Amino acid sequence: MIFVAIYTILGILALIFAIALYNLVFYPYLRLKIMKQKYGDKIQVFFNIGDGILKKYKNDLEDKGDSLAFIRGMHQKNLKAIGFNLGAKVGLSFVDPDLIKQVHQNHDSFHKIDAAMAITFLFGNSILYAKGKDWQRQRQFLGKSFHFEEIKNYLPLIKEVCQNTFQNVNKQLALKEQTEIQAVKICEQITSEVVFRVFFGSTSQNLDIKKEDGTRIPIAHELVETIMNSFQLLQNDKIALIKWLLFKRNSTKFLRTQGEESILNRLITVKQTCLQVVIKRRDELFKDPSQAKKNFLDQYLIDMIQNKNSKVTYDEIVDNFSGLFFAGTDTTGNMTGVALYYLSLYPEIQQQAREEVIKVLSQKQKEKKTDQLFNQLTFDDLSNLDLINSILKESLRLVPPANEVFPRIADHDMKIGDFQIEKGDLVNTHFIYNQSNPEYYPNPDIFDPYRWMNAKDQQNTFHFTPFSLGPRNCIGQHLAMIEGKCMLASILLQFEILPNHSAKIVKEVKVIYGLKNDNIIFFKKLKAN
Ligand code: HEM
Repeated sequence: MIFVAIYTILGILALIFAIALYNLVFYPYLRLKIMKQKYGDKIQVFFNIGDGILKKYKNDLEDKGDSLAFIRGMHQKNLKAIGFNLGAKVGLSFVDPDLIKQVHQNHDSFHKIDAAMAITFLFGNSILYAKGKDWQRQRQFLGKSFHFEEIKNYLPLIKEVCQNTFQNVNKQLALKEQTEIQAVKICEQITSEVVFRVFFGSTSQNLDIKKEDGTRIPIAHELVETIMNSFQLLQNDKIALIKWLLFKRNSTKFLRTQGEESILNRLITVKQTCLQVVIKRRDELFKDPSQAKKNFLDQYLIDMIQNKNSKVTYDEIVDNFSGLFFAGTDTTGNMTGVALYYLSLYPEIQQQAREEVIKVLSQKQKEKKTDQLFNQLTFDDLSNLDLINSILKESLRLVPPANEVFPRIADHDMKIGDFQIEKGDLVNTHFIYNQSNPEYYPNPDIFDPYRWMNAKDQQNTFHFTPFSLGPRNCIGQHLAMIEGKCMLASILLQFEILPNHSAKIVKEVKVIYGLKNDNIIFFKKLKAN
């Protein structure tokens, strides 16, 4: 009897082992091998048990200081796609511009993968994860607030946030000649406050939450921390990782580990705190809708109150706040932080950019002092900052914060070009491949903003896609560029940007792609003119 039990248990274990072996090793290995045989030099494949292509990222980060070094060095005449695995899933990441276009035109044939707990918990009802008619409705609604004409109204707010943030740097510079700056962090302080105020109409300092240890922190900080901690949990808590691999967004619904429990509680607190603000404002606007202002929250609530067919829900409002905060803060902060890093390395370009800002702004009032010019910056001035615009574009080309789109899962079998995709396969598109292709960008590793000014109409829009493309391209791209230009203009008018030669430059894919070490520059007060 006892032998029967032992053999049964061994049999079950062997079966589980065989299924795991098939799914994690044989299936992805064979699919990728067949792909290589079928598509030849049109594809490069990367197989690794478990981590899959992420292992390549890790190796390149350790060996070359850049998670994506292998993609920068991969260019071959016929290459159209990268085949890879991620655990048991097999995927195709397209690099050919025409195939990239096809994927984005067929956006409704895919759904986005469930990422770490915080992502799906916080953004599940937002535009980022919406599909089909729900996405169309949300895009149309948010599209009104992101329209160029609407965004113009946020310029005074962006300028004010820039000035307040750099006031602290000026205080430090009153005591010493130069000060070390965390380039990305200082820009993120600005971009996070801007998204917060654009959405809620009030400063993030007014909205804080109580942590487990009794301290209070601004909700914006807690949002960023929980997202980071949620990714770290998957690296450090093996049980949470296995549950997530098997059950994705349902994995936290049962047998929670301590780490999962703690992050989940924090996420619930963040959402509840936002919801309380939304409900309070709804009550105010319900009494007097004429009080509505031009921020996103009021636009949502007015639709709920005045449009009897409104489909807006409270979950949608709260999740879109977190979604826009996530999509708009680190990305724009990194773009501008990277631009500051390159400006520190190229003092001549820095000086030309400064002269451009001074020229454009002093056309109106010649006698103003340089450090006061920023107050006069208008929306029309921004479109005359040609070199500043090119500096931001060149930074996005070299270090695109979104180096690829969020991976999608195919909803049905389909063909993209010659490539057969099966239902359930992963699909995404890699931007950095084309943006570092010497065929389109001679000397691709060199920071050369003038390439954008000299070759106005030569750029194929599918070779430069930091904001993605097609119907699901970045809805916040104009806001991002306005913020970037304002930050650079403000900095160039006040400070000299110097390189920190002792800082190690490492480019890492974390939640986004960017500079790992941030203490990369110094600011020195510009001599008053
Ligand atoms: C330099 C800054 C930025 C970059 C590089 C960037 C890049 C991108 C990319 C590549 C996508 C497509 C993602 C995908 O399909 O998987 C995207 C989508 C999106 N971005 Fe941005 N973004 C930036 C700034 C912003 C800002 C400031 C906001 C808003 C405050 C924003 C809001 C969004 C939203 C809501 C989507 C989803 C659109 C949809 O699915 O219809 N982004 N962004």
